[in-house]
Amino acid sequence: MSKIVIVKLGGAAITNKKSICEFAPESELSALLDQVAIAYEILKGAGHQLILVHGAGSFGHPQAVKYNLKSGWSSIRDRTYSLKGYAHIRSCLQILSQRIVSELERRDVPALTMSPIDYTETINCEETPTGEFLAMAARATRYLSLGFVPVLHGDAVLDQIRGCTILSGDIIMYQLTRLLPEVRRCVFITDVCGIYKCDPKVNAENNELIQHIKVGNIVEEELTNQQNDKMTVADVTGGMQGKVKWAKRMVSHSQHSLDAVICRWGTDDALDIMTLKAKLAPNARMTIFTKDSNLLNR
Ligand SMILES: Nc1ncnc2c1ncn2[C@@H]1O[C@H](COP(=O)(O)OP(=O)(O)OP(=O)(O)O)[C@@H](O)[C@H]1O
Ligand SMILES: C=C(C)CCOP(=O)(O)O
Repeated sequence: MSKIVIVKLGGAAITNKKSICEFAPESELSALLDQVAIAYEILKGAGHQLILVHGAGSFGHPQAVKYNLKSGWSSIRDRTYSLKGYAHIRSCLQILSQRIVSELERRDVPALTMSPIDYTETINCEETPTGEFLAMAARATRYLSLGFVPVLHGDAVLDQIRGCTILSGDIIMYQLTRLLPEVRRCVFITDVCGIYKCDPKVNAENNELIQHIKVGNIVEEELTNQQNDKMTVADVTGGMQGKVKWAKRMVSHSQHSLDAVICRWGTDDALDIMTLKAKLAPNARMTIFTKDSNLLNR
């Protein structure tokens, strides 16, 4: 049976989140996209399909903070600043998205951009009912049926309550899992191997990678306290804490056997996980979310 894998290319992997509108170093971006191209070929060869979502990184988060775009403009009398900011962030996001799809196209991946702003108008950001994402899911399905790889991204979208808001790629992944039953794995590629007891960039010692999160345990709350004090870069969508929340939701709400994995760009483990490899290396380094105690096939 054909399965769909959704891979999110995190903003921390494709951009320099400490800067503004700066891509990750050429060699790193290249290594990541080479791997995505290989994953696409392997999945296609096995009769499976790939959807890509990318984060905004330094092409979205600092701009959203500067122009206060997550809470929108509904309560603001003079919208001039918000409109300027909204137009600016959309233009930055298009630069990022264009670079990603053109790099993929150069690697023979038939990638087609789908900007969420064109398919949905949210209703109070993350509270938006799943039905509002039907047009987006239908278009992604159509592209898949023709053999394309849809490339969505975290976006600045219009919102019926706030005027506009910021919709994370993590939420887009979640909504696609609700609407496309063939999705069996969601992979978050970022710049760390997974979830640690605390941010590995802040505390490298006495830190531990959490290899398995059985959905329903309390790791999310433990992480919340640790991260909020120490956010080192602009992130309006909750950073790693947000990712944990949406990964847990997609796994626990799924009617099928869906798992979610957070792993680091460029590693062999990332390629194995993106390609649904049946047996992972015993020393694989990643965080896996599953509904039961079974830690994939290790
Ligand atoms: N407990 C933690 N474990 C692992 N990483 C953490 C933790 N707390 C904070 N982080 C930070 O989270 C970052 C990854 O989250 P981030 O939201 O930036 O991911 P992303 O998906 O790549 O980015 P974006 O949201 O822009 O798409 C890492 O760079 C790491 O420094
Ligand atoms: C900041 C913007 C515009 C989108 C955020 O998406 P994310 O980086 O996937 O969380």
